[in-house]
Amino acid sequence: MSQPMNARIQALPPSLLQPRAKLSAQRICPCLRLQLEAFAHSKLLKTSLVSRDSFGWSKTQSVFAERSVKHSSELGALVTSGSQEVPATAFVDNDKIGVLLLNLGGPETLDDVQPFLFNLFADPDIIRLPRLFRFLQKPLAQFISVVRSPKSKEGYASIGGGSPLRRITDAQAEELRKALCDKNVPAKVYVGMRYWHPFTEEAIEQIKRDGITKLVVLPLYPQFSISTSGSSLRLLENIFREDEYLVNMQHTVIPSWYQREGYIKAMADLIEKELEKFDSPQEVMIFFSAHGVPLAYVEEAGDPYKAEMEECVDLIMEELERRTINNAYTLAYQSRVGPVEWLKPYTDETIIELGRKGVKRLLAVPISFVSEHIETLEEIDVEYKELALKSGIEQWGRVPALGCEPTFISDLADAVIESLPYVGAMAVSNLEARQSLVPLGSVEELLAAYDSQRRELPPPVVVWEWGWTKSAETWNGRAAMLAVLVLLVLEVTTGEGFLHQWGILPLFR
Ligand SMILES: C=CC1=C(C)c2cc3[nH]c(cc4nc(cc5[nH]c(cc1n2)c(C)c5CCC(=O)O)C(CCC(=O)O)=C4C)c(C)c3C=C
Ligand SMILES: [Fe+2]
Repeated sequence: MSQPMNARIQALPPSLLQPRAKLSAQRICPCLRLQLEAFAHSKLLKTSLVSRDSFGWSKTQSVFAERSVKHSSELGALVTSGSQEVPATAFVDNDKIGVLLLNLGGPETLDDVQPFLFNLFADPDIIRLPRLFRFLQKPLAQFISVVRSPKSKEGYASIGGGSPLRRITDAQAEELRKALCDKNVPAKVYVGMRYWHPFTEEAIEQIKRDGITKLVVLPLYPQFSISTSGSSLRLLENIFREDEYLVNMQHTVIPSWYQREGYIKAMADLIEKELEKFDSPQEVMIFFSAHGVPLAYVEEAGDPYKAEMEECVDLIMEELERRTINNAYTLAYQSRVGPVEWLKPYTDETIIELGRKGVKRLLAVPISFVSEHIETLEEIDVEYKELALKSGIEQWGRVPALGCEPTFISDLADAVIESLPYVGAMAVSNLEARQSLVPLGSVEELLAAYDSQRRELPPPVVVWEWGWTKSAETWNGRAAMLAVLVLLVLEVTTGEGFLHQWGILPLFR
């Protein structure tokens, strides 16, 4: 797959290689009424477009490249977004632009915790059951959510009784709307959560009511994972497929954006600022802590998450080195759930190991999510800090999540603007501007690219283990096992219950 960059560029249609005239954003009128040439022809690009084939993200790009690619024959005009030149070909009359921010969602009150967990575990991208057992998805989700909710409630109670995610995501949406407006791209920005309000379905209803004609879908996860952006996009795909309005609405997706210069710089800014608070900043170990995923996602399903995470850390460190900050650093994975193997090294084990090796100053950098949430406010700030201090770390710091940090929001706005010419077209990326490469494609194409075979994965959460095992949920698990047995006995003796509802038990009569 891997070829020299020049060979790859030469394989592109000549129109994409021509020098382009620059048109400043000011010359694009606010309502985007640019009469530019419409998409002219389709071509099949059979080439690998990126140089880093070893990364899963690159794999996604390569798949895009092999698909039907529409592009303008004459890209005569460009808009400026940040330092990038963006072809403005797709800006046409009377378009109403929408940006849909996809996020996880979180319980707003303690009463929301169990139903929120139910929605999470009912997601087939979180617990992927073998085909034969799919009918058990919801009963299983109900069961796990009930068993887990006391522990989760404790966590949410300790951060004020609910997740701050909705408030922060709404604020990010508003700041993004303003940033787009300042860059002469008026757009409506919507928030669609996967597991809690405002649900993606609610956002889509509003998008329809508002008569949006062009939609940019932007998951708020810098790195792509099957379990996060992938799950949200799969849901979106299902919604689109069943809706006449949406089937005809042009859209594009920005599946991941960890490699964008603005994001990397914003992260480096936060780290630099936090380092200055230490006694001897140059002696601080920079400790990137990413949310984990079960190992099988990466090794069996081809999730690009780990590769993207490692590349993201490298890019941030390169940026810091350019600022003559040459601290030691490491990456570990946190928040594993259940006893299956997750991405390693684990954050808790790494902290203990670093303490043992004599590291005295640690700066934790949450890297997989751009808002404060339970895993920064409780797990990092309380649990890991305590563990670090117990393990011999003397000075502890934590970089805040990006939230509404202006450089970051401005960069997200640039990503949206750069994607606009590709709305409605299967798109290759902005090849000439490697640094701002945004992989783009339709929802269906994207999902086909990363997960076409939809392999079965072992569930990240083992529901129960027979016998008396040691795990955080042991006692809850024992109670639940007992409950299941009681339910089975009741079902058999009374002839009523979910197994009868599903038509399973009468078979054994
Ligand atoms: C990039 C970020 C995330 C990945 C990857 C991810 C995978 C993943 N998560 C679970 C299980 C749970 N996640 C929970 C909360 C939660 N998860 C993320 C992000 C990622 N998850 C966030 C930001 C949050 C917090 C939201 C908030 O309310 O603040 C929870 C609930 C909390 C708890 O009980 O610990 C669970 C459970 C799995 C199984 C998984 C990969 C398969
Ligand atoms: Fe999670």
